[in-house]
Amino acid sequence: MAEQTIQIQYLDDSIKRLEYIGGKSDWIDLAAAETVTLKKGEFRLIHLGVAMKLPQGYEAHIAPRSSTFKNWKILQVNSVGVVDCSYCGKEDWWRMPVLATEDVTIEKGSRIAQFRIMENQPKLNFVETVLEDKNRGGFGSTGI
Ligand SMILES: O=c1ccn([C@H]2C[C@H](O)[C@@H](COP(=O)(O)OP(=O)(O)OP(=O)(O)O)O2)c(=O)[nH]1
Repeated sequence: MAEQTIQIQYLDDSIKRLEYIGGKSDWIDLAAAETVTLKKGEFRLIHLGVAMKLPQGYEAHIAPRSSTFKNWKILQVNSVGVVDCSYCGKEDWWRMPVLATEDVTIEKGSRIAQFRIMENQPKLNFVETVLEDKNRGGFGSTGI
C-alpha cells in the first residue's frame, strides 16, 4: 500500500512521539498530554499534544481505544472525532471531548484514544425525488 507523510507538531519534548505500528491494527494511539482529574459527570476537552497537517484529500477519525472506558470510565462524547484537513494551524491541537462517568484521574501519557486517516468522499450532488422502492424496515425489523 502507498505510504503517506504527515507533518506533525508536538506540544513539547515530553510528548511521546507517534508511531505507526502495522500488523495488529494500523490505528495510531493518542495519549493525554496532561494529567486530568475529573469528577463524575464532568466534561473536559483533553489535550492530545499533537497538531498535524494531514495529506491533501484526507481527514482523520479519532475514536476511544476499546479499553478506555474500562480503564478510566470516560466516554468520548462525540463518539467519533472528525479532524478535517483545514485543521492544521500551529494552535490547532487535537483534543478528545470526554465525559467522566466516575471520579477519575487520567495520568499524562495515558493512551486514551486512537486515530486513522480516511480519504475524503467524492463530491455529492443531492437530487430531490420521491422514492419508489419497497421499504426495507429497520431498527430491529429483522428480529433479534
Ligand atoms: O474529537 C475531535 C473532533 C474535532 N477536533 C478538531 C478537529 C476538527 O477539524 C475541529 C472542528 O471539528 P468539527 O468540525 O467536528 O466541530 P464543530 O462542532 O462543527 O466545530 P467548528 O465550527 O469549529 O467546525 O475540531 C478535535 O480535535 N477532536
